[in-house]
Amino acid sequence: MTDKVRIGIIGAGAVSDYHHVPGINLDPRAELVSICDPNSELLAQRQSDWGKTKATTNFQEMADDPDVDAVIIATPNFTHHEIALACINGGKHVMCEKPLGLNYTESAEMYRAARDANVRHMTAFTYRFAPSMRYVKHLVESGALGVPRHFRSQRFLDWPESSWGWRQSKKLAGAGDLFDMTIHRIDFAQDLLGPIKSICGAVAQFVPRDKTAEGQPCEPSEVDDWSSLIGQFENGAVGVWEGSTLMKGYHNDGFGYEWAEVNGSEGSAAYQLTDPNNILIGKPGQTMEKLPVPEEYLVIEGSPRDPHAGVPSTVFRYDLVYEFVSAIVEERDAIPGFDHGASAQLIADSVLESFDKRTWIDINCDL
Ligand SMILES: NC(=O)C1=CN([C@@H]2O[C@H](COP(=O)(O)OP(=O)(O)OC[C@H]3O[C@@H](n4cnc5c(N)ncnc54)[C@H](OP(=O)(O)O)[C@@H]3O)[C@@H](O)[C@H]2O)C=CC1
Ligand SMILES: O=C1CO[C@H](CO)[C@@H](O)[C@@H]1O
Repeated sequence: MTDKVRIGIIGAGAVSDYHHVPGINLDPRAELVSICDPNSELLAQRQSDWGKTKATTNFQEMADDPDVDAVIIATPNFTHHEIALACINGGKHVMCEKPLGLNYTESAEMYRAARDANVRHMTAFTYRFAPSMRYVKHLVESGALGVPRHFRSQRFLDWPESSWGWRQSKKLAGAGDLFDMTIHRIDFAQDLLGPIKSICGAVAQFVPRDKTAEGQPCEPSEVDDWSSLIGQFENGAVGVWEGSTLMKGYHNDGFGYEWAEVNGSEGSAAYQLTDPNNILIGKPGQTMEKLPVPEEYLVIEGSPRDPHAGVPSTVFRYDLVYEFVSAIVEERDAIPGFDHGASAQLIADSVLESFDKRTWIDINCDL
């Protein structure tokens, strides 16, 4: 490795532009050196937007490239497994978007391959990096909320009813809202309260989504528009999760409405995506009070990001790259790793199994 971590991006679409490239640009230890996408026109556009780099339409070329130290996989879900294994085989450190695979079997294989090859691995569970989420975690761990009893997550967006592209194909996406949105919330719930031991889930499809945004007919959706679960954590707490992108009136500049809370024996704490630099705290017998998140929780340790610059609901996402690069430079595990991605995936898979069988499912994560 040279003095900079040389990063390649595979999948030059929306999330690379929104999260990962700004994250790389902010980190003086990192450099974007190569990009990969099947669409040559997009590659040319990105080279003009992101700066001159190598470019390829074949991920294997990047996996084999000795001038790339680490890759970020930001492609449609069905490609994550194959691309990650190729990059791990090529000795690259890998950050991969969520859901890690199309199912737990794929995700567990990705984790074991990365672990055995001794490369750094990270799942891009973005919302762990929100300042108020990080502060809720501190409050739980410090005992300030007492014994945690209850977790609740609600993620509502008001997005169009038109086609969701690859996201509405079972083969390409695995599932709908469940794998796209709720899986993040399964992850941060486990980060806050520890492993989930049993769940009962349900999903629903509200609309056919058989027209593109431009009004052209297309294949109808095969996936859920709403996903939900209730669960029991190993520590005795219980949880309830619900999400959908078709909740009218929850547009809020595209950020929707996100609320997650932990209720303990001594207090409650709530995170909101639309106000991530503040937190709601409740003490027994009192009304929830809004307080600023303390300065030291606004960015992850060492991050050069100015915590007061930019749109708060957006900019914390840049800290993902900082964590990935820190793990590489410091030769330690990145958090969240592929193990966290696989564990969340097992629970998401179990939601579908639970709904199919109309039963509770016990979780046995055998990584
Ligand atoms: N962590 C987070 O908060 C977020 C995570 N995501 C996740 O990121 C991933 C990508 O989502 P998003 O950016 O919205 O999707 P996009 O469709 O906008 O971008 C994906 C890009 O990957 C390209 N691609 C497809 N197959 C390959 C391949 N084999 N090799 C290289 N590139 C390929 C696509 O090309 P083409 O269109 O030609 O197929 C497209 O340009 C998903 O897994 C999604 O769940 C997304 C948003 C936020
Ligand atoms: O959190 C997220 C924001 O929206 C994206 C598009 O649906 C998701 O894929 C992503 O996980």
